[in-house]
Amino acid sequence: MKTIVLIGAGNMGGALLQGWIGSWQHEAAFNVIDPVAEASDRYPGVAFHTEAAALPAGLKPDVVILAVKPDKVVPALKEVAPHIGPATCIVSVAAGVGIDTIGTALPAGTPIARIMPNIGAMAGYAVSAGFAGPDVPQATEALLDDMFSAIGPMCWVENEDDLHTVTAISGSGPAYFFAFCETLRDAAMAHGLPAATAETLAVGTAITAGRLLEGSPTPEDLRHKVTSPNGTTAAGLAALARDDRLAHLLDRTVDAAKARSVELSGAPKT
Ligand SMILES: NC(=O)C1=CN([C@@H]2O[C@H](COP(=O)(O)OP(=O)(O)OC[C@H]3O[C@@H](n4cnc5c(N)ncnc54)[C@H](OP(=O)(O)O)[C@@H]3O)[C@@H](O)[C@H]2O)C=CC1
Ligand SMILES: O=C(O)[C@@H]1CCC=N1
Repeated sequence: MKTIVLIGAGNMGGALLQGWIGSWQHEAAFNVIDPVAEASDRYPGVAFHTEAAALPAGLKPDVVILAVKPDKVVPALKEVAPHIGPATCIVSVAAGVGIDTIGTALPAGTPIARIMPNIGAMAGYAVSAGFAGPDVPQATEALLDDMFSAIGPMCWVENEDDLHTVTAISGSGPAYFFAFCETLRDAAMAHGLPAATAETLAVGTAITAGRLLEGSPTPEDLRHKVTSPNGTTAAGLAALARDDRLAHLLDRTVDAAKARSVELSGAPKT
């Protein structure tokens, strides 16, 4: 049985906890620290604390997951410092903040990893990518892989800097799809459908696409199944792609999110 401390149970930390309950919880005992933490029937067996000082005396967890805002990562680590043993692995899911920065709050040699999950953990399906620092033993990396694989696809990147791209794609990505869905709904209304119908059709179509993607070979194959030669979809897609506007838009979107991640890391802009 592994001991896990989760610091921050807001949108992302709460989603991870929800994801792990039921899929991985039998492997671990969870302690959660959050200023507004409340024990909940939804999380049987999870111990909630409003501050790190309330953790059980002598607790040296296997893993500490940091799910606080980027500017709170170092302060939160200082609060939990008495509970960090030499084998405790620190895992940050915060955007931008690098292993070097996290290490400033820890004794030299502390294992540190960064993993970028996404909000899909709320529904038990988050895609994640991680980078393990040089002090993370293989067995610990395997443990983290197991934890995050329990709630969706998990991959590792070779270079820490690639986490800026990961964040811009899959960390922030759900919000792009939600924005697309909102815009499709608004377009339906602009074309005369009542608001409730527009919402049902736009949201329902997003779910259609997600469900098919889950079982499908590739997005291209699915697109071809919808697109009759010279039909309505072909006309719509041609407008979407004219002058490569969709590709340019997404390229700019990813650039902007990456640039913000770099800013959050405190690294000089390139
Ligand atoms: N939201 C998302 O989809 C994703 C977020 N992330 C990353 O996850 C991190 C958290 O984001 P998100 O969940 O959206 O933010 P939230 O503000 O929803 O959650 C952060 C939580 O941490 C609490 N907190 C603040 N300080 C401490 C502390 N010292 N000890 C314990 N808990 C504390 C906050 O309480 P209070 O509000 O009272 O300060 C809040 O409940 C960020 O670094 C973000 O980059 C990564 C991937 C996706
Ligand atoms: O918007 C953010 O900064 C965080 C990181 C990825 C998703 N949410």
